[in-house]
Amino acid sequence: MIKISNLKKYYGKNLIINNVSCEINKGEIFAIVGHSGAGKSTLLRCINGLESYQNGSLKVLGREIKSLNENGLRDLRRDIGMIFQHFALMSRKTAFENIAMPLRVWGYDEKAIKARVDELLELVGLKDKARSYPSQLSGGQKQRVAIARALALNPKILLSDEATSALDPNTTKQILSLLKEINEKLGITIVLVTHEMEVVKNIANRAILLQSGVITNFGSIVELFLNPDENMKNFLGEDEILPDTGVNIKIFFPPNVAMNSIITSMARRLDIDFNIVWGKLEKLGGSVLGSLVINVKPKDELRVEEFIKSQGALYEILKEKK
Ligand SMILES: Nc1ncnc2c1ncn2[C@@H]1O[C@H](COP(=O)(O)OP(=O)(O)OP(=O)(O)O)[C@@H](O)[C@H]1O
Repeated sequence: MIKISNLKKYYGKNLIINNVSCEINKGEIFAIVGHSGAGKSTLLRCINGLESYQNGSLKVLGREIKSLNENGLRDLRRDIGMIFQHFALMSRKTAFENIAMPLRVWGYDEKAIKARVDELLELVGLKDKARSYPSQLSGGQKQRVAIARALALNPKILLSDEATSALDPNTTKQILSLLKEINEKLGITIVLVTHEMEVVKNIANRAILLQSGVITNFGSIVELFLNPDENMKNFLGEDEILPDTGVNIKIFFPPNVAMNSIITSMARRLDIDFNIVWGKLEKLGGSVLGSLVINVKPKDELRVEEFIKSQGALYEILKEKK
């Protein structure tokens, strides 16, 4: 659906996107994460042709963005809807008229416009707000109008640039479940830029971590979060406080492995004492996964490792950061 190979983008002399390659598949929710200034929005704007690039290739629906002329870009953008952090609605137009805008630009007749906008208002749960102006809507409702507008022309791809960053946690959840519903119901591929980890964990299937324009991490959400490498840990700001005696073992529990039964049967079967340092449950891409750090005596380390392996769980020996 989107194929990016060795992409380089400069602003003046500054290299903003540095040799980025990745492929985004049809129907997936793909996240681009990273700190402010990492180049996330720039990459997103390259995908819909709002920005050009100097080297490499960026193909969307089989079309090389750089080689498209005005008409080519116009056609491409029909297939790509976009939503933004601050909604970008027209303040003098009602919700209905905001959603109708792309349809008017493409010359649909009044009857078709009315039918499509009504359908979209229903989809985003705003049937009763058709005549409201943006100033009369809450942040979540404004984003719903923006989502409906982005979907007006039945795009194949929806780009989301920090669409929930201006919303409170509850509203964020509602907008995320709407995006998930749209992805599942309509089969639209969603590419979202965010710095909010909850967003990624909740709805994305795969993600890249961008740091200074370079992809440092790439993979499924479970791979990235369950067993994070140093880059990912730094990004997540996870500083683990660990006991400085004994051996600290972090155990990862994939969805099909029950955390409680492993821990209790380990204590029983190996007849050892150990301490639980910390543990957490995470909802990743719809599954609940757990990680637990235990502290064992050095003499028990090998037996514990053998036991964890035999149970089909993954583990890592943690070292205290100096
Ligand atoms: N039009 C522009 N001209 C020159 N430099 C730019 C332009 N737009 C962005 N940049 C620079 O490119 C870098 C990446 O910006 P970008 O907005 O893509 O980052 P980001 O990861 O999306 O961060 P944020 O979440 O803060 O928007 C930044 O250093 C920024 O200053």
